[in-house]
Amino acid sequence: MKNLLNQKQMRSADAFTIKNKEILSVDLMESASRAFVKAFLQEVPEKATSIAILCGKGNNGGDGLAIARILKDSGYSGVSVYLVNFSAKETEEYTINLKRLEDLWFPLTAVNTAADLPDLKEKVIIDAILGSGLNAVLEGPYLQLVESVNALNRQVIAVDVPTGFPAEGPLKKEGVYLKADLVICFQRPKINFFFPESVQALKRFTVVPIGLDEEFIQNCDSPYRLIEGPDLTGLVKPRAPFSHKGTYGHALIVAGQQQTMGAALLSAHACLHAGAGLTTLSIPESGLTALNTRLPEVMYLDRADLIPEKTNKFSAIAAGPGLGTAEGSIAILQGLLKLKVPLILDADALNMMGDKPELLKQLSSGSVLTPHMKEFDHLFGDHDSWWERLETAREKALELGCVIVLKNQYTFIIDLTGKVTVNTTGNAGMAQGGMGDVLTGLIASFAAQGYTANEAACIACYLHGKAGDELAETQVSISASDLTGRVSKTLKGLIK
Ligand SMILES: NC(=O)C1=CN([C@@H]2O[C@H](COP(=O)(O)OP(=O)(O)OC[C@H]3O[C@@H](n4cnc5c(N)ncnc54)[C@H](OP(=O)(O)O)[C@@H]3O)[C@@H](O)[C@H]2O)[C@@H](O)CC1
Ligand SMILES: [K+]
Repeated sequence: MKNLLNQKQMRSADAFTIKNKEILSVDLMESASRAFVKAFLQEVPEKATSIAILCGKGNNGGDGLAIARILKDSGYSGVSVYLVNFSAKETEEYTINLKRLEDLWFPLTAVNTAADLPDLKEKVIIDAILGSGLNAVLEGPYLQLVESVNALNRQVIAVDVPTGFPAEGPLKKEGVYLKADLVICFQRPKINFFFPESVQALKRFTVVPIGLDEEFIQNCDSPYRLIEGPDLTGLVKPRAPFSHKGTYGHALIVAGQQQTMGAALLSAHACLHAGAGLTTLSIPESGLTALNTRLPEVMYLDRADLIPEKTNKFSAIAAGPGLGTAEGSIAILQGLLKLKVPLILDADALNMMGDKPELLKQLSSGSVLTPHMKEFDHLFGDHDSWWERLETAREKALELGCVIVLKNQYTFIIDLTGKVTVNTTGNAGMAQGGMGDVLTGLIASFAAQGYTANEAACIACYLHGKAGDELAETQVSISASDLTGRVSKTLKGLIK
């Protein structure tokens, strides 16, 4: 998994690379700027496009100056450079790159106050004003400049990070950032890119390698990492010769009410397709006809049989989808907690715990909670920012000894030690009811097959999104049933 670093660690990686690879800082800047231009070429292939590069006086601005030169060398004919001279000091790498441009007689426009910015006519704006060196919210001329650039509504491509956007830490509601269509980011994405508040600053990002020492980065002590397909290859086991249904575990899913039987069926269907040897569903008796008709492979357990003697054969137990929150459902949840086995809890099971927080204390270690934002705040209190929400999730995972799957466009899987794995698979086509029920079924399936709670959650989240991404190649929207129909094929692609 790729470690995600904070900016202090990123600066150490920069210093380590310069020292150990015997590369000059200005050459690292050149490498970063070349990597930027390579990605920029994909976005803006038309060489006659007019481009304005706004450069601050730090290394982000230094990148901007190097980018101007490299773009010109690459055949771009309409590049203009604006020197944003709001700070007194400039970095050495900036000075060197400025000199290189001056030597080429490159036309440069000085912007000494925000009012100096000419009426920009260029089609594309490259934002190299401030990067990861940001140390406070924008104010004064920087704020004025950013607001006037935002008002232009041009295509903006930011170098490393949009001006004013902090790479990590709580994002303040009142924060003003330069709004970028795309951020071409160096070596690793910033942690704040994964929070929903980032839409105020960027529509999307792409990461380019710039030659920083990967071994150093991977050895940094960071609580955040990214999960990628190759991480699962080797972890997901192939079906073994001479294996039988007993080899792949027995999952129990406790879900559904008369009006919400679909949630239970979707969950069990997903559990089946992700390879559990046996799947049993505990639903109200009124759902039996639906179960037998829709899912003949899935077995049934009466709600009255949710007792130790009848449940000790299950290798994983999930509860919540469509379960309701009425008295009867609370009794079911309390009964499950008394079994003293790890549980996978979603939806109404989480809502009931939010209503009765004392139940959280009864959770067995190794349980998995899969809240979306509202469910999370109902459980653990309101949060002003996603950064703070994730910090709470890390504390609670540690305190409760459970895995928390905090669901959003990018899902955060927090393990028992408080480490965060970010999943990036998935797409807007999957924004349909039933998706959460499917995810619960997938986690239950992998837990039943013997993966640890954290492994089960990571495999399930990645697979869920990846199957959706594959379907999105030919579909606009993806139903929960479509997704379930795909997971086994996607899973095959993850096995060595
Ligand atoms: N290893 C890597 O990742 C590599 C990174 N590289 C590049 O370096 C960039 C980081 O460069 P950087 O450290 O020089 O900082 P940068 O963002 O240019 O700004 C610093 C200036 O801004 C000022 N300033 C700060 N906040 C402010 C505010 N709120 N309002 C007003 N002013 C503010 C601050 O002034 P000060 O407060 O210190 O007086 C200082 O003058 C990074 O994003 C990437 O593009 C690559 O070249 C190669 C490898
Ligand atoms: K920038």
